[in-house]
Amino acid sequence: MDKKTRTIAGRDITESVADALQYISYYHPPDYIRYLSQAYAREQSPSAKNAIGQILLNSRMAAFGRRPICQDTGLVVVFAKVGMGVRIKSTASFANLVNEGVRRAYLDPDNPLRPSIVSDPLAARLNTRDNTPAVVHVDLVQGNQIEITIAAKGGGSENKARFTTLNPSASVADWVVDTVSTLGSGWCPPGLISVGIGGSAEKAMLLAKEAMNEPIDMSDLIGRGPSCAEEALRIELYERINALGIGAQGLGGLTTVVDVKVATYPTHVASKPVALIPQCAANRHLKFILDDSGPIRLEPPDLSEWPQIGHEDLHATGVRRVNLNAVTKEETASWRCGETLLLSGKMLTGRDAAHQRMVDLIDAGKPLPIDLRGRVIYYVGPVRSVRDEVVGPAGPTTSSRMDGFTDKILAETGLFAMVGKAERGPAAIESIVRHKAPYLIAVGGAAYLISKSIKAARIVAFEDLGMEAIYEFEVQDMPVIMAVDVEGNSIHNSGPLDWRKRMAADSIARCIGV
Ligand SMILES: O=C(O)C[C@H](O)C(=O)O
Repeated sequence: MDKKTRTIAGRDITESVADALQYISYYHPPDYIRYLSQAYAREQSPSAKNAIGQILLNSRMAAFGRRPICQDTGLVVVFAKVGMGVRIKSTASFANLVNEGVRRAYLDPDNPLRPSIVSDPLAARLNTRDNTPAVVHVDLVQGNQIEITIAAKGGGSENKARFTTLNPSASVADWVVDTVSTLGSGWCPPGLISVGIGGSAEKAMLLAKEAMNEPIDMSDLIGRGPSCAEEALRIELYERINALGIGAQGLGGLTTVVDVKVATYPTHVASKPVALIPQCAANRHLKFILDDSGPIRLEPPDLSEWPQIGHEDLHATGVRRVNLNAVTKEETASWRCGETLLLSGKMLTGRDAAHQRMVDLIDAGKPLPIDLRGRVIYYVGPVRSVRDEVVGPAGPTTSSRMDGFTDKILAETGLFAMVGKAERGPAAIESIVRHKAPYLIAVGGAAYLISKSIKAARIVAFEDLGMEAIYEFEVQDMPVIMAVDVEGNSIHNSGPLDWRKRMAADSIARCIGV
């Protein structure tokens, strides 16, 4: 091994971080695309197949357009293994070298990414506007190079991270499967579940977070068979989680995870800490090595690996076209759970901060700056537009965060319908029934594709909220699926249940040779 001390310029770290973040914003890792394409070919649930198809088409469009896969361009997480034979030439701290790279990547004029970080999580929650700071973990290791794993982790999947300390004799597999069954689909499956076991509370979390960036290799593992307890657990979890029938976007289907990662570390005799972190369909990460030869040079992936799915493959039959400019309460009440709709016309947008403000205004007896009567609202925070774009990537955000505001908004404003991502909670479903205002979903992970159905966009309220401002979009054939109809039927309840039963029946049929 080459033992000489190496000097690595701080600017090479910054430049490499910036380049890597730009790269992963529009190129999915090829291994994920390979596994997702197999899932697409295998999927039998029409809605889940459609959702996977949208994610794959979106990925291809993002790669060619060099624009973000998802409007949530993530929280930057870095795992750096710094060789003890490395001297970093800089007066800045390692974290600040990384943060400067983050700043450059997110403010890149050719492909601006969405700044999603707020400086004070507790009170003001002001956007830092350049997506800094990153979360940086540094390990000092043997050697004379720096290995950096960088990820841009979406908020929806991060929100579903869970932790427990089990009794030493308790089953990790049972806890993980039970927990995944309660997560809903705000984490945007199909993705990965990563599990860290052992160490201390924070170590288990770090194990899970780091392991999710390892290459996807589940079919190889199943093919060669497990060689240790961790590998056996990976296979068990992969099979049991997919048997839950959650499916793409929680619509019910065969593939919920394309892989499961497990990492372990020695722990206290009395403890079994277990961390679970999901990785969403915007599975963005990259590992690179710096020596003293300058910043990284990244080659585009071989895009011929991306399947050629077209729009015509996605909405071949059975879609209902809706003119939002003339929609009536009778019409929205006739939409049925599971139907695919193509929306055209004007819709408003609004997510967390806008909902908070609207409800504060209602509570204070003040008028809203926009009239929601008879309108449809889309829960979205888009990426800034560039060049001839009307709007940047604009996929849905997790709707359950709006549940607490829903009843008041529906009762006080006369809103007709909502579009978002993933399931609604029981109280929101009750409000939907009471106010006869259905809920639709767009596909999380299809943000660039969705943005192409937006033909005009203008801010109509709360401009100071940046990407959380209220826009009016003019859409044409925006694809959505009816998720909760006015009778309270929810596809996120019925879909997974139905597919869980079908899969169980199928495996029983296989066992008895039918
Ligand atoms: O912030 C967003 O745009 C989406 C978020 O990642 C979510 O999945 O809810």
